[in-house]
Amino acid sequence: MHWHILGAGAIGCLWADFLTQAGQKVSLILRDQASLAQWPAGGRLEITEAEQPHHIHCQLETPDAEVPIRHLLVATKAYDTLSAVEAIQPRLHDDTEIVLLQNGMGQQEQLLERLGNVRLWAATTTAGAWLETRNKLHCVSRGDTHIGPLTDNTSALPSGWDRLDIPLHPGSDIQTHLWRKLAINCAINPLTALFDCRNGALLEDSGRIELMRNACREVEHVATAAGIELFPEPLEVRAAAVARATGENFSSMLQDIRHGRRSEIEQITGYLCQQADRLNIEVPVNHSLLQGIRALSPTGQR
Ligand SMILES: NC(=O)C1=CN([C@@H]2O[C@H](COP(=O)(O)OP(=O)(O)OC[C@H]3O[C@@H](n4cnc5c(N)ncnc54)[C@H](OP(=O)(O)O)[C@@H]3O)[C@@H](O)[C@H]2O)C=CC1
Ligand SMILES: CC(C)(CO)C(=O)C(=O)O
Repeated sequence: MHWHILGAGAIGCLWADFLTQAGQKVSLILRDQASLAQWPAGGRLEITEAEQPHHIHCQLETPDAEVPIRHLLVATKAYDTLSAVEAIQPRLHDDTEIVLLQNGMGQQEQLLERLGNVRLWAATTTAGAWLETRNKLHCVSRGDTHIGPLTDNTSALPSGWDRLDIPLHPGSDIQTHLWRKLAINCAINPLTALFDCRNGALLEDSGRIELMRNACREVEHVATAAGIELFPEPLEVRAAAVARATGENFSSMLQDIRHGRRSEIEQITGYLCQQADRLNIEVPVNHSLLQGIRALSPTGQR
């Protein structure tokens, strides 16, 4: 199988490694010639995991290459999904397999609307990875990855994914897993970005705990109305456990805000607020968090 990966960031490179180790051929689709020039010739990707370095080689290409795409993994940030896929759309076929592996929600439905009847999966992961340079990847954790089909007549797993050496959980309830990740991100990410604190510091102050609790209750209310069962325990309990377990981390949203980058707030809290509006549910705390992060975000980037 030949997998094309759109979005050669931390997660795209991590999956390039997983797929290569599973015997798949991998091509990374880079944004443009300028991005291509930043990679060493031969597409060498260096990976360090548990202090053990190894390397792989990927084919490198830009969106305008002419090779047809039969298996596509999209690992851009959620907000880049539509524009990135549009740029390679002429290379897709009716039977192309497409996997979206991202945080946030909304982009999955938007892509379905745009592409119509395709073979589409969504996946969500608790893996952790970061790039030291364009082609130097650190895998912090393989985490757990849930994947499920978004379209009819789509098998449980995309081709070749049964050979991935990672904790991979196929299932027909991917919407629940996307909501669970969304709920945890709603509970932790905007608060850490607004208070400019590590995840664990959310639990060190009664005011922050109260805000997190109120945000969680709103999220639960919306999820329940949308027919989603989040966790067996209340979201505030699960979110506190995640904040504790990742206590030393700076959330992805805080890192984006600190570096002046666009964050995924619109696909996280923004999506939650849209669903609340649709279901006529008031979510004042989450609306405030959304406005707060918008105010901190680079202007014009929504
Ligand atoms: N990193 C992690 O540990 C985890 C990340 N996630 C989620 O995974 C997703 C990806 O995250 P991550 O890998 O960290 O993000 P990165 O920002 O590291 O990677 C995104 C990549 O997409 C590329 N890209 C954007 N638009 C295009 C385009 N039009 N054509 C080609 N490439 C494009 C970017 O290129 P350029 O650099 O040129 O902008 C960048 O290389 C996010 O939704 C994130 O929330 C989930 C769990 C853990
Ligand atoms: C769970 C959490 C909050 C861990 O940092 C995360 O997913 C993120 O930072 O985006």
